[in-house]
Amino acid sequence: MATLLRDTVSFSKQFNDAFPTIVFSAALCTFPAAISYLFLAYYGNAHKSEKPSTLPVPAVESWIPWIGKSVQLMRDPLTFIVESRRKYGPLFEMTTWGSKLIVATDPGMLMSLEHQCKDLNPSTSRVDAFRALTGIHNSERMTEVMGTRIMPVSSKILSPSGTLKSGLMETFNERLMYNFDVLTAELKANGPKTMRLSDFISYHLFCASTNSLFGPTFPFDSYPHYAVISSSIQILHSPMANWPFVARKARRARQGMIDALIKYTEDWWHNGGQIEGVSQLVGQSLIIMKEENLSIEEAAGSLLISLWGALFNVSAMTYWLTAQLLVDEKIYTNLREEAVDKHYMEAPLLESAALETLRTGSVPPPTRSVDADAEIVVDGKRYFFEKGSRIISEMSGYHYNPDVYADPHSFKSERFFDESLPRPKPFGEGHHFCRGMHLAKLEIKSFISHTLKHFSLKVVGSKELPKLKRAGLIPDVLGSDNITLEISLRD
Ligand code: HEM
Repeated sequence: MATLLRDTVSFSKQFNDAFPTIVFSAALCTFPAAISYLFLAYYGNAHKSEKPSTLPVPAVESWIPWIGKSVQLMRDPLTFIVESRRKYGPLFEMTTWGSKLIVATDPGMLMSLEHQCKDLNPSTSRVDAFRALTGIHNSERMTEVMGTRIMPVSSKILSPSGTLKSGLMETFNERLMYNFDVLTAELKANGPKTMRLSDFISYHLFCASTNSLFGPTFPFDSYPHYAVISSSIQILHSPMANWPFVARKARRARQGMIDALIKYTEDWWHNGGQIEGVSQLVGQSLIIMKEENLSIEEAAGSLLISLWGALFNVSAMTYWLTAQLLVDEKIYTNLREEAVDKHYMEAPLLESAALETLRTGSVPPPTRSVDADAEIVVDGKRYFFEKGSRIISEMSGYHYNPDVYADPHSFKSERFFDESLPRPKPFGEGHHFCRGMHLAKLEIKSFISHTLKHFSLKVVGSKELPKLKRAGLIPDVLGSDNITLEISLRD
């Protein structure tokens, strides 16, 4: 049916184009043909004004079939998106590995597409991502339960007022302080310590986030598994995930993490009662999973997905902000001074620097698949979206648009002192916008503020910002780390 519709649309367009020639020949032959010309000309025009013909989405030119510009997109999405947007406009299409990818680069576009078309589906890419992360092959059921039952609960708990009431930040900070006390004792005993910046950030954020979500009975010693998954996510997301020698370590770590989460849940799952200190978010999610008859493995997998969702982007953004302040003495000094006398929720420079981080940092773009041929209006033009295409909403074209943000490639910690400047949009939009955005911003700011209050940080060796690696379109910020940090106690 959909193909028939498309063929009909394309035939009617060809017919309209060729129409004058056809009718001119007929009119030469007979008078009735002239009558038919008048009739058809009227009908053709009336038809045209009733239903404007669709435009194809502007396509990125490439002379390599099947691969198209995939390599450029994967290697350096920022340059590719910014340049393509300049050349083709805010909506363009390209071929990647044989399939069509439509890139929407302006805020509001994904939301408008979703409002107009019910056949844009987030599930296909999620099912794949859930499978990669958990190793559970049949991840459709987990995806459905999370989307239909757990999401409404999360939306409520993670709303701005819900976040403040939830106690999530208190338990996050509690564990962060505990970890920093342990580190302080270690530095007092042994002097300064060197480590990779990503290890410092990832470990302490892991402990603080898991404590806030799962409570103190969470097996914090599972961190090494999380660290391996985090640094090999590109393998788990690729066909290499099934290659025994390449993926063995990553798959073991993934199973280790699932086993740890099963152990954490087991007693409650089989015997009921209470999990000590568990957040309302995780507590209610577990009750729903049980009601929906998920297995304990699926429940553990779903918890891992939630943890990943809550931690991955926060760690990446926190890394990016810390890296910026480590390579720029002025930002470091100013934020450090502010951290002493201002609470992280009321620190204007930290707020602005965090927004600048959200503008310049990379996030995996929201992805939708087009489940049926559709005609969708964008900026007053009606476009044809072919079934089977994928759409990504990639905000870097907007975040690096010099008409919106002057000198967009420079990291300016004070940029957002200008309140008239549009706020960055890394949290998605439409039906599936990020529910954790308020919590995320608080966590990033708390981490930076407490770190600067307690410790002195110094880069050992090169002060160059890392070149970002990617797993497909997923930025591997921590895996790209090239900064060695020397940490000591703040005088
Ligand atoms: C800087 C940190 C974060 C960034 C940049 C970020 C970004 C995003 C984006 C772009 C989406 C939309 C995905 C889509 O449309 O397919 C999303 C969805 C979501 N995020 Fe975040 N996120 C962050 C932190 C968090 C945190 C801390 C939590 C929870 C504790 C969270 C919970 C969620 C949830 C539940 C969704 C799914 C909404 C749905 O499917 O309806 N996020 N996030």
